[in-house]
Amino acid sequence: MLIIVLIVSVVFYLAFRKWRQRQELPPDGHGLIGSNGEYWQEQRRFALHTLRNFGLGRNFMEERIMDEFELKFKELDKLNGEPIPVHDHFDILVGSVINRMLFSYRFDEKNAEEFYGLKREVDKSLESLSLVFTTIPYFMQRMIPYLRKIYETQTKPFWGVKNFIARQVEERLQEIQDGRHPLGDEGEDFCDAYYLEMMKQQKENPKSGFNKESLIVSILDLWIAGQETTSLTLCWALIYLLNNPHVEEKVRKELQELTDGNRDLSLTDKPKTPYFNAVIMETQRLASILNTNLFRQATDDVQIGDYLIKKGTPVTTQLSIIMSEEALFDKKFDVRLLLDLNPRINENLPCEQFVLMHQFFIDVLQTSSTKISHSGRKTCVSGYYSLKRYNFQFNPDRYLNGNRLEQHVIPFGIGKRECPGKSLALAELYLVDFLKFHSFNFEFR
Ligand code: HEM
Repeated sequence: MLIIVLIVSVVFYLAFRKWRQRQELPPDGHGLIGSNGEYWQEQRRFALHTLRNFGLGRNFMEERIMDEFELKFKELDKLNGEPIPVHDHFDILVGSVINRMLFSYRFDEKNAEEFYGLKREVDKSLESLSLVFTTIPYFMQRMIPYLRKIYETQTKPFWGVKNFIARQVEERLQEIQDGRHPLGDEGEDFCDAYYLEMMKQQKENPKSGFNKESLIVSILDLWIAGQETTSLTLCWALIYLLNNPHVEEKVRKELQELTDGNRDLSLTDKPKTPYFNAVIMETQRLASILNTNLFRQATDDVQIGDYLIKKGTPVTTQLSIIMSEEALFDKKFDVRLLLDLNPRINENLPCEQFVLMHQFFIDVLQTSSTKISHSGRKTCVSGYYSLKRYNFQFNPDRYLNGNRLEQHVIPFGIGKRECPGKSLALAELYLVDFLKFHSFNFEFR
């Protein structure tokens, strides 16, 4: 089965209606990430509405983010400059923010170990992701014994997290039923809101996809998708700023002038912090956390140049290539470098462009993607190494010339399946990055 890696962003912009179908993922096409069709539409619409309602729409997300930072980073003061694994702090901070929105509770000293245990499970699961998992239809993976074995190994850690979520949902439903958890009109969190919608739909539309399994998988999707991505981007921001002291200096100056050093930043300050916004954008561009986007499927035959992409073909965009186009950004990713680095590359693939992309794709999957995307501290080391190796320039000023370059920075994807957690993630990046520099001086050890 041919994997097409789309490289021309224009094509993607023009045709994204045809790519909104996701390559189906376990568990059984439920939830938000691996579902399709009307089911996906109703689940996504509900999730977006509820994220707004319990999140940024009501401003208390801002308070919660600040609050979590205070709680998670305050003990650092006591360390007197001792080195710390900063990634762990970002992990639990981001984990608590999302968990409060989903289940109204945070991770603290009492349950931190449980959180890190789950986090390790997720890391294991994501690190073992491979092309087999993302491109071969899910039903085939379960039917063919060889593939089933790979499938089972890859998904095993993932079921542990699903069980954790399912336990919490069961407990909550029990509490609602025996009156220990009163719901009111809207409930307190995503789980409550989903339960209320489920009850409503079961009366009005018994065939709707709002049921307990969908509740569990939707929460699972938000829990998993909302954590490592954000926490890792925070880590990257730190790495880039530590490597670019002149940028750090400019950020501090901009923020100091705005707040006079005696108040916190608020999301409403965004229009007044153009340089800081540009730093976050440049961080996301270069960190390129999901450097190959989640797989979709062509919903129709599509002609791109000389190539006919048949309906049903798994398709992905190489987001990192789009975000480093030579015509727009100063440093082109040099594929020949990879040719030198990776002797296993097959040079006899069907067309020149595809060969180049395929080479890049293989390299990314084999050397950096899994490590860069998913696994804690080793991530930063490998990411830092790639950064040096490819010599990309961290240059936030590039966005300040009125050239609308930001339109080409698409770390959250675009189109119908664009990341629904974008606003929450951007709020976390803005506020936590500010607090980091407002409260501490960091250095590499
Ligand atoms: C820096 C942080 C983040 C990045 C870079 C990121 C990136 C992405 C990307 C590239 C996609 C695929 C979009 C596409 O197919 O075009 C995606 C999907 C998704 N993201 Fe995020 N994300 C982040 C944070 C979050 C957060 C905080 C949440 C939850 C609150 C979240 C929930 C999801 C979900 C549920 C999907 C699947 C949407 C669907 O298929 O309809 N993400 N994300």
